[in-house]
Amino acid sequence: MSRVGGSGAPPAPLQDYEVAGKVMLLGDSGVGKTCFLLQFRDGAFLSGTFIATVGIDFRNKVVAVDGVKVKLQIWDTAGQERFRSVTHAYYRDAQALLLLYDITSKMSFDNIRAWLTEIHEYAQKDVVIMLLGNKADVSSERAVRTEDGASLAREYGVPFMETSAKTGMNVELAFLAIAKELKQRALQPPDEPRFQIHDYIEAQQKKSGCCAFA
Ligand SMILES: Nc1nc2c(ncn2[C@@H]2O[C@H](COP(=O)(O)OP(=O)(O)OP(=O)(O)O)[C@@H](O)[C@H]2O)c(=O)[nH]1
Repeated sequence: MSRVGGSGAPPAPLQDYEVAGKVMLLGDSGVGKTCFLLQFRDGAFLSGTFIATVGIDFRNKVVAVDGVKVKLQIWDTAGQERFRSVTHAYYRDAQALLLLYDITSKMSFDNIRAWLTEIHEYAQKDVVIMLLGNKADVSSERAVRTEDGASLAREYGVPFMETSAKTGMNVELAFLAIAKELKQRALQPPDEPRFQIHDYIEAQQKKSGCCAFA
């Protein structure tokens, strides 16, 4: 995460943001990472043929958080095992990790513990992690109970939400919560109360009439 400019620094006309941070999307192949990113960036869902990501790719999006522009550089990683060594190299620079499983795939949920072990091995100690149960729109094929997602998240002390890259459910909220956390880390004076990502997600979900599991 970086703060752009600073007191006395000349304005940077090409950088239309004040805070920047790297966010990585992680999780098994097919859980919906690419769709999640495209839903956030373009508000679109590409249904149909599944084309697995090869290696790693990134997109930028600037979001306004309480009047501050935060640039999220979002890295979409390949979930397939054979690309893992490529993605490990990118963990160290990431300030935030969105870890996805597919609520219709028990295996993708069971693999979350292995993902968290990998994260603890390769990522920065203070990285922000969020657990997301994606494809919540396919409730007829649900294989992972919401309570089980929430309970795993509690065990690891990370915030949790169910999402849908198809309908857009909680997609923006996930990135906005990350942007708020990055903004507070970069700009907030130490004597002010800290932004609490768990509380924020819980409050937003209550507001929208949805489930709060943070
Ligand atoms: N119903 C539904 N389908 C989804 C959702 N998100 C993704 N999909 C579908 O799931 C399949 C895989 O989505 P991707 O976004 O390519 O998965 P990925 O995690 O990026 O996969 P890798 O690139 O191999 O790591 C595609 O057929 C998508 O259309 C969702 O929220 N709901």
